[in-house]
Amino acid sequence: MQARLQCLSHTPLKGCFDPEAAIVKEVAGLVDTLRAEVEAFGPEVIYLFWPDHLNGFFLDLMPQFCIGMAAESVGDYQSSAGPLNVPRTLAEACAQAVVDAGIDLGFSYRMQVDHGCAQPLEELTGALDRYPVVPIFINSVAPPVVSFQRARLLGEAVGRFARARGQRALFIGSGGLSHNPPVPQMATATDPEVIARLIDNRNPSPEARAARQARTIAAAEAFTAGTSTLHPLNAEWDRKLMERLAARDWAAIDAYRNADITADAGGSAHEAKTWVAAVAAMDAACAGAWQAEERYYREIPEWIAGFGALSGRSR
Ligand SMILES: O=C(O)/C=C/c1cccc(O)c1O
Ligand SMILES: [Fe+2]
Repeated sequence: MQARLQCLSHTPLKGCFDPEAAIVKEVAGLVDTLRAEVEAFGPEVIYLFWPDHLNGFFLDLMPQFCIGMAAESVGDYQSSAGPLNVPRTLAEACAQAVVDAGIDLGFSYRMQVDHGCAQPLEELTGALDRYPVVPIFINSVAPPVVSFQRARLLGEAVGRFARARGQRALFIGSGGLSHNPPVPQMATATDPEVIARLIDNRNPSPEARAARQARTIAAAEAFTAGTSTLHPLNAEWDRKLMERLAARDWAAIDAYRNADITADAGGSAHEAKTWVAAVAAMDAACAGAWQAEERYYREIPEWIAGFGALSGRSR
């Protein structure tokens, strides 16, 4: 099976509040290289594990996992709006295989995706619709959330399906490592307007979207200045997780507890479940015959991100 893996941190703050020019250039160079590698590989299909940020999935009905049979990008921050190229029959067959494997998966024929899905697609392929993509959402911001172990099992089911299909496949995991951007939580929200937005804030006005983005930029400015109460980044946690993923140390990965993830690496570090699922999918698709490579890591407070990249190629 020919397969590639690309796990990559995302951040909507790119271009909105940037670190020094040398770091912007370094990350842009990395992304250019990764995009060239995807182009050279020419995937027949992409399986993209992504976390939403209360832009497409809300608390009126929050699945833990959801596969898109059709999807469009909402165009938050600097990501483009528009349809993804979802191969419906393939996505339906994938959903069937995953459910048959014992993973109770939601599905949507009108999935809305935000920067968590759109940014890696645009950065790694040049457009939202360059390649057929099966978008697979993992709830990472609205507790209760699943465990690393469940994310692994989801990924394995997708990887086994991809192997049976035999198409050249790229598995993408899109998410932060340690980070804690200002995402409101039902458990602590008291303002009725915030609670209402948590429950359903589909298709907000341009003004409402701009106000949210301004709040995130202000939070990044304070975080960088050291005047914020947001959870700090945790390079040690990030590097250890990358090392364990590269080694496919599933016993160690399965042992992570959700409360520790939040305490050690911040509320949005649960996005790393997209990496766990993508690595597990790659492992199953290649029946273990692949090589992992850690490509990048840096703490970037301006982007509120422990920013990393982990690649893999089949042997
Ligand atoms: O959805 C938002 O408003 C902010 C999301 C965000 C901010 C910083 C880092 C990330 O990985 C994010 O997804
Ligand atoms: Fe995110």
